[in-house]
Amino acid sequence: MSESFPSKASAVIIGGGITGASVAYHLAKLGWQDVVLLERKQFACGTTWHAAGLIGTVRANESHARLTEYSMRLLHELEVETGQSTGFRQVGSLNIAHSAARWEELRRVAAMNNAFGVTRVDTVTPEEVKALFPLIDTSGLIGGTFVEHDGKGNPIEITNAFIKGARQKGALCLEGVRVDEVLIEGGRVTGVQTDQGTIASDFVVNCGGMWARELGRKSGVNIPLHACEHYYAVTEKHELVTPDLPVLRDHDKCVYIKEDAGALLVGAFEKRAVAWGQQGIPEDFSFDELPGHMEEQLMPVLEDAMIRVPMLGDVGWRSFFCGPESFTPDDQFHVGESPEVRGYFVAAGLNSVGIQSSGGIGKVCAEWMHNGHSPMDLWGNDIRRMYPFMGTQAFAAERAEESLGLLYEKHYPFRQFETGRNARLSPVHQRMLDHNACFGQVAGWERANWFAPAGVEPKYEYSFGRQNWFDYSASEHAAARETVALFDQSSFSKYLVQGRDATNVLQRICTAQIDVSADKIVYTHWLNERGGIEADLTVTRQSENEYLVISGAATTHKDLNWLRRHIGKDEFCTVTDVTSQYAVFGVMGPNSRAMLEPLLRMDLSNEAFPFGRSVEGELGYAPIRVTRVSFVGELGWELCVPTEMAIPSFDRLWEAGQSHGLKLAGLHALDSCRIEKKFLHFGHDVADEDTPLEAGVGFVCAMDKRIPFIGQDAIARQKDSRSHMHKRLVQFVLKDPEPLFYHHEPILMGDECVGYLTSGNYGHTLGASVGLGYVKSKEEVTADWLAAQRWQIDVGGKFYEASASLRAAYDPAGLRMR
Ligand SMILES: NCCCC(=O)O
Repeated sequence: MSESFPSKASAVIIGGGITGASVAYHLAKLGWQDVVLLERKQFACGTTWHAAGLIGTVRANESHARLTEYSMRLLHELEVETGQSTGFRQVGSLNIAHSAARWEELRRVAAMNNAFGVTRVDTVTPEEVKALFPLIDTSGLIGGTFVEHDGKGNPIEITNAFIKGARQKGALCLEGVRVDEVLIEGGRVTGVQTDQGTIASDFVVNCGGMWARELGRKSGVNIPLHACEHYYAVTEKHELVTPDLPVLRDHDKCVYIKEDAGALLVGAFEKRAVAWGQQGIPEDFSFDELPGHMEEQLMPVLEDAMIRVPMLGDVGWRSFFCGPESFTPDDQFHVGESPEVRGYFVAAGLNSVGIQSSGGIGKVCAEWMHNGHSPMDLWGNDIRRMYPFMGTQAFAAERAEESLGLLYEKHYPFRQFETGRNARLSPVHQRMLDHNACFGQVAGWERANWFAPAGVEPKYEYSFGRQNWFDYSASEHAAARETVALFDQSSFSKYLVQGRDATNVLQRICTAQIDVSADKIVYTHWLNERGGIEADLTVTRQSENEYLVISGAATTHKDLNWLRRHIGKDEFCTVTDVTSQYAVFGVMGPNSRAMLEPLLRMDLSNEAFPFGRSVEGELGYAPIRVTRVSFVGELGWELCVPTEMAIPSFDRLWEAGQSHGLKLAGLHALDSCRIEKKFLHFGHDVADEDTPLEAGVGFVCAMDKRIPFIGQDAIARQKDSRSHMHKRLVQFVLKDPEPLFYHHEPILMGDECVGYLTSGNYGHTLGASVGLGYVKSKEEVTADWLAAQRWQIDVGGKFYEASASLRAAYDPAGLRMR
């Protein structure tokens, strides 16, 4: 492509930081002609230029581990390919622990990453820490972890290498071009308007870094992120500082230390950061520093660092730096096509790990554009996981201040955000408060996770062991199993699908047969063409041309997007998000029938009201929908109640339940019950790289429908080849009642690691930790084969015996629900 200003492009990438440069490079590498990268000032001038350049491969999930490992490998390849140095040095990285909780976390993270099989994490003694990082004072240290192949690179040089590589492959990378507007017609990108002219294009990638949210907003695209002040200081050069010093992270003291041109660079992730750019990011910001709040934010971290690395107290300081970096509401970067505008992709919000993520995010964004889908399970980063309220200035800024600190905080199980709370409240929130609920947050919804007894403060006390609410939640679980429990499930996403062609549309999208009589709920999956699971939900036929679809709280925009994009141009079918129109109460347990029958004035016997039946009913004055279904594996009904009638309906239920042993139960109890039943959790146990056959729910696939479902060919092929028999979702139950599963614990068959848990919780009825995880094997994974092996689960480096089963350990035949 010539260097004159282009009139059209296959894709326009907005933002010439390291992320944009990587996207351009990867698109060009995929053979895209006429890729255009536009940078408003100079490449790398926003955030990239002042990044510390740490390259660490230890990650919280396998996809991220694979991507970071790719990024690192690419740094070597880029140098060879472009002749441009990346400054990459493989010096290793060291994390240290001086508290029992951090030590437990480091060991769990090491075990998890070793199970991913991407990087090797070794635990080391304080003496080994000293040998690796001689400048450290090891007093009070319990131990650490060391990753030999981690390192550091030069952010500007890496950006230049991407640009050079992209140009060599034909991309046009321009500096000094400002994008004023993304052009949209009929819900699709058609190009960009710049200060130098218009470029027509079907694809735009917003890699605008800290500008991305404001740029997105101009096109109605929601990209929640906000800039925060990030600090580091650099010492004078010192003879004891050698270039091969590993990167040191002391998370409890909020600090990282790396060698930087013969000096030490000391960076801070203080617990509560300061948001910056609240009035908007200045347009002319370029290679600028911020005045910051050095005394309050940086100095306390430096003082602690001087205790751990005493030479920092003696050496001179060359600079104290503050610069802006963008943080997202959940500390996860954003990637993927926006749900609002077709062809509008996002790759932004790198949460201070942009250099180590750059290769990976560029690759997945480019492949997503090229193939029309993500190349791996990236639901945790998919821009569709965001909600409009998260993009408000107030929320984005408040949450970013917490996100920065959370990077180095202990990642305790069940940890809840402290900021951005009370964004979305259940219609019966006040009743939950009155009953002493302790809330957690999903998709902004405040949800009762557990209930404290009267006189006990409903507040988490975090640890990696049994937390303060363990026994309370156990008794809620027991109520669901033995008497009756009420769960507020109002946060679940609900969509009304209506119209003459609604049945045909849903038949095509749903694996299950949904052309059923208008009194039935159907459990189904939505699959992609590859047979991977895009959604796990229920569909209730309400009338000939009307269906109520219910899925989890976190997936509203993903599901809506999937539904709407699969309605043909000529099909008459509308989709409405009715989440806020209904409260949902799950009344679950053996006493539910006796409790509800008089209240609903309905015959709820098995004959009159079998499992899967769903009809209209009445609860007091409220017209409601009554559905026999259960996510806890017990006799039970879900009641869908108009929002404005939720409180009186709840009060009637509560009163009626008193003589039946009714207890309010929270989401932690729900999860404990569902995992005992081996029910799936979308995003953890199943996602777009897993098929229903592998997950053990092949029954959701109706292969003989008049209208085949999306992914049916892939499922038919998998059935024929029996390849799913080599990857199966297995339930593990520990024999020792003490250790606790959370997620990602390695699965050992004999001495060999064959997978890891996708979800885990304590099964209070089974009396032990229960986990689900995929076992991949050369042999067919059958019940007999499982029974013939020795299974252990690695919990923080200790191995515990477990039973393994394809069927649920609790009520395998499902008799209690039916
Ligand atoms: N930008 C600093 C990276 C922090 C870390 O990797 O720990």
